[in-house]
Amino acid sequence: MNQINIVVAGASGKMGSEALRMIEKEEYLNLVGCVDLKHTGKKVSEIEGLPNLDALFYHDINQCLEAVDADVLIDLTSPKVGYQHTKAALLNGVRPVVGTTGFTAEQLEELTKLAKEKQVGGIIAPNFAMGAVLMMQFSRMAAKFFPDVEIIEKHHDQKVDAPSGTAIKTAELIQETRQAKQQGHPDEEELIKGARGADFDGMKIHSVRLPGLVAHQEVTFAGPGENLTIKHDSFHRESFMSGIRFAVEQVVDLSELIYGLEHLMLD
Ligand SMILES: NC(=O)C1=CN([C@@H]2O[C@H](COP(=O)(O)OP(=O)(O)OC[C@H]3O[C@@H](n4cnc5c(N)ncnc54)[C@H](OP(=O)(O)O)[C@@H]3O)[C@@H](O)[C@H]2O)C=CC1
Ligand SMILES: O=C(O)C1=N[C@H](C(=O)O)C[C@H](O)C1
Repeated sequence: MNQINIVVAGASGKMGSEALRMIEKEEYLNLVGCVDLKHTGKKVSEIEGLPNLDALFYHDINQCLEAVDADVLIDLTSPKVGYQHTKAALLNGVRPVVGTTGFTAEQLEELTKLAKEKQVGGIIAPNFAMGAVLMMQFSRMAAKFFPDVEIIEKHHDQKVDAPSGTAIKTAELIQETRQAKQQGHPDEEELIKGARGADFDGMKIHSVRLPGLVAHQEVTFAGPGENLTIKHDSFHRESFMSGIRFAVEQVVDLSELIYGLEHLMLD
């Protein structure tokens, strides 16, 4: 495998620091820079809890991409920042691998168009855990037979976006096979606003936020006299790393932007 030069944005965050540990283990992955607002000018190895790597922290994505020779940007930041970073990467001919969630449909469309114009490959995946990708695909299959479905996602209480990117992607995949249906009683009335959850094409999404959780989702289908529940749990952020590594390996050969790891795992 050829060397791949990587920049990580959000490198001292919960996911970013896990990504650095993954990069450290692979000889063919070479960390050339990090972006965050707190550690400008410091080496990764100088920051407590981060691996023993020499790459420097930069304050701004454009400064960083000018200073280093990067092939791939891994972005694990926040919705607004991640969108700007992905755009900057594409404009600089650097391939984005984006785990950051909370992008709008318009932003995804714009980034896809930009990648096409620039002929730069990229991957935006709301969930890099292999099991979660399969859970979404199994839900897509089940929805063909069970149009009654509710999605319950549960995350740690530091998460800023709701519903989760995974829940939105699951609903989009279900929509591809489910016969459109407004679920529940037609006269249903919420006595407390939000009691029935968020509505996506007539199905409901419920978001739970509690300390101690990592990332968990149940997709529960029902028909007369039966119930099918498809469930995935990430107990540790290491669960996302094999998917990120796989995406980094694949993205160097792409010339378009892909939304969802299933396109590389299963197509
Ligand atoms: N696709 C997937 O498989 C997964 C995706 N995620 C997503 O990844 C993202 C990050 O999650 P998580 O690690 O838990 O969040 P954290 O809050 O732990 O980390 C986010 C990091 O981004 C940094 N950051 C904020 N603003 C900037 C900026 N302007 N430039 C550079 N860095 C910045 C933060 O720094 P500071 O602390 O200084 O603000 C922080 O270090 C979220 O969108 C989450 O939904 C999470 C898990 C799996
Ligand atoms: O913020 C998180 O933690 C996670 N975010 C992603 C999402 O919004 O779906 C992926 C995973 O669920 C963890």
